[in-house]
Amino acid sequence: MHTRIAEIQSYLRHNDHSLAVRRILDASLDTADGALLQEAIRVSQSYRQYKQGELPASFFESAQQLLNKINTVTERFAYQSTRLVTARDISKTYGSGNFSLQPISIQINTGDVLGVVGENGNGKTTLLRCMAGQLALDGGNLEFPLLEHPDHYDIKHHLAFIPQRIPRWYGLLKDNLHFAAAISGITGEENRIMVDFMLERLDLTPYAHLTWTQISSGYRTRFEIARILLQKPRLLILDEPLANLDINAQQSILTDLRFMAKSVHNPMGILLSSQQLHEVEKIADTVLLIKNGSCLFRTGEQEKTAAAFVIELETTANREALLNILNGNGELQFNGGFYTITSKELQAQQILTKLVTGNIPITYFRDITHSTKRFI
Ligand SMILES: Nc1ncnc2c1ncn2[C@@H]1O[C@H](COP(=O)(O)OP(=O)(O)OP(=O)(O)O)[C@@H](O)[C@H]1O
Repeated sequence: MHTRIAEIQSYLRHNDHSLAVRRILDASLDTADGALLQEAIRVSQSYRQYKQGELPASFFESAQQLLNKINTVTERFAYQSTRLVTARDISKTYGSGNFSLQPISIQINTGDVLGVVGENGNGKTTLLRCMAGQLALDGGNLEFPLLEHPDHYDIKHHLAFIPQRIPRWYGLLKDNLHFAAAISGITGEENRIMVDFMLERLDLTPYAHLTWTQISSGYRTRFEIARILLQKPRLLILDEPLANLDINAQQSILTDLRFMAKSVHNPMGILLSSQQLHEVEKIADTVLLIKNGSCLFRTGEQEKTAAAFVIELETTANREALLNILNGNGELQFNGGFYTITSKELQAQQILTKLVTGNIPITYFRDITHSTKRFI
């Protein structure tokens, strides 16, 4: 059994049904077999139908049958990561002179997810718009090694930018997807199947016959992702895609984006900005922290590895109790919400053990030693 299929079977066994169905859709798309894709769409539709109640045995049978079929063509799952874009020391100062993006270098390959995090007004959108070719650079350059003649048209054709505010569309959601697919050359039966696939994949089927004004901003973001994916971009840039989503949707969209980046059907690079450090760090291959227009920290950077172990802690215990536990082996800071413990001697696991054995109630504990959170 191919590892990807075994993984989906494990999701099904452990009742991670939503994730299993999403991954079944992805796997069937990667087989490039229209019949398998339609079967996957039916499995997803039947899952949605029973979402509120108990899933019947027939759902698991059809899912398993489909997985067996997909498993016979798993050689189609192979793909090679290629270099997509290299930005060398790109910089930008706005005409008003009130903000400068300092020279930043970035490389994105197919399959990569690169997250840009930072507080409001620090230059995330400016960096993304420079990468998207929407702002003229003041310094540095962009290279697109995959494109033979990287002129403006070619770059625009292979690159998609989803802004923070989704532009309004007219008519029904579904019709707009049919149209987007058609202008990308997907016609006839394939157009119908691909739109049904996107509706299921992004959980949009119940909203298919609604208009812009009838759906929430979170579902508008999902629509925009579906519309853009039908165009098969090589590089997908999303500015604050999590801004309009609830906490569950944030995590599932991020997980989906990570899977989609590595899809065989359309492997792509993804660059996204967000203020949700933890969520982005969970799924991104690399995270850049932007502060005052400069890249302050990039995950994985050796030279900026923490000189001490750092953890965040939320507890009802008081400062004295915590200092007692640390016994001089760490510093304690309180920001009004949670404590930060910095220790040269104790690793996160050791601090946790001491807290537990000391009967300290813990409502939140996070090791941020290698996180961008250390710098905020
Ligand atoms: N077109 C523009 N002309 C002049 N200044 C601008 C322009 N666009 C943005 N700025 C300024 O550049 C700075 C960085 O803005 P940017 O939108 O890149 O930050 P951000 O990190 O994306 O913020 P947010 O999280 O609030 O979207 C801000 O001070 C902003 O006011």
